[in-house]
Amino acid sequence: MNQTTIPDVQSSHDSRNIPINKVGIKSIRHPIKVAERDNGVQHTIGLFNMYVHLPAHFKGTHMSRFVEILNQHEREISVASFEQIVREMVQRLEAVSGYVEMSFPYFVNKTAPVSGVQSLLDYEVTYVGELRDGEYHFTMKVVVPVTSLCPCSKKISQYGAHNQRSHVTLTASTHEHVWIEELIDIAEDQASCELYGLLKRPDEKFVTERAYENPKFVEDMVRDVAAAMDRDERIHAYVVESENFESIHNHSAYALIERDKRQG
Ligand SMILES: Nc1nc2c(ncn2[C@@H]2O[C@H](COP(=O)(O)OP(=O)(O)OP(=O)(O)O)[C@@H](O)[C@H]2O)c(=O)[nH]1
Repeated sequence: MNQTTIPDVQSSHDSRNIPINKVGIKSIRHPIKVAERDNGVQHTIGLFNMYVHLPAHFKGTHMSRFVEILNQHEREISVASFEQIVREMVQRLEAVSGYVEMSFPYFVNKTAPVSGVQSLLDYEVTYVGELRDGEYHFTMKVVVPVTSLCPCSKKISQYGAHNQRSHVTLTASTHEHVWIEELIDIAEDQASCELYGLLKRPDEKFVTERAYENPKFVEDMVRDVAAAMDRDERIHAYVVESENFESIHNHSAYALIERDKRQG
């Protein structure tokens, strides 16, 4: 059977009269390059979800075209080419709207606070690009692991204070470029203490004391991060979450603040 005689079932008519909000491919890995704030470029692996809207009369979408689009970009994926991918996908799939999600581990070289030793720390980053009614919307999400130390525990205890690792998740809708590192800085600046891949003993003393001097409830964390997001005019909407993996419980403390500045 040659290409012209193979039936194209996907393009046939569907009589159920039900449009599909999102259809496409999920969890496909592809090598990518991400631009770093200091002019470097990082090679990493993106996990993609790519969807388009499918009108009621079509039976199926053209799944192979999603993969073709990824492969045509030769790994050059940046915030700018990400938008291009979303636009290209909508056009090639002849759709009215489209959604691309790309998650990847991103590494930042950190310097320990006293010894100055350097080490990489990984962050989970997600880009979401959506094209709706011809308008492009971009959202970036970064999960920033930090230390949180409980102010109540510090106040009431004769010794020590319970502290734990927390995940601060920042989701920012932006209309101007914001570096991944800038969102990471916002979360780390507000935490009891930031994390490092490698610490020597003088650093360990420093981070222990820094967290003790800077206690935060889960509520303090999301409020302080939200206030910093409010001050950044490039961000027009955001969600801030914090999950503290409590060391005195087998459950987490959690808080979320959501704000769309365009709605006051
Ligand atoms: N729509 C749809 N396609 C599927 C499904 N399962 C597998 N396929 C895909 O069907 C694809 C082939 O169909 P198309 O992408 O339409 O391929 P084509 O018709 O040769 O390519 P075009 O001419 O670009 O449309 C393969 O990539 C399969 O992955 C499904 O549940 N729905």
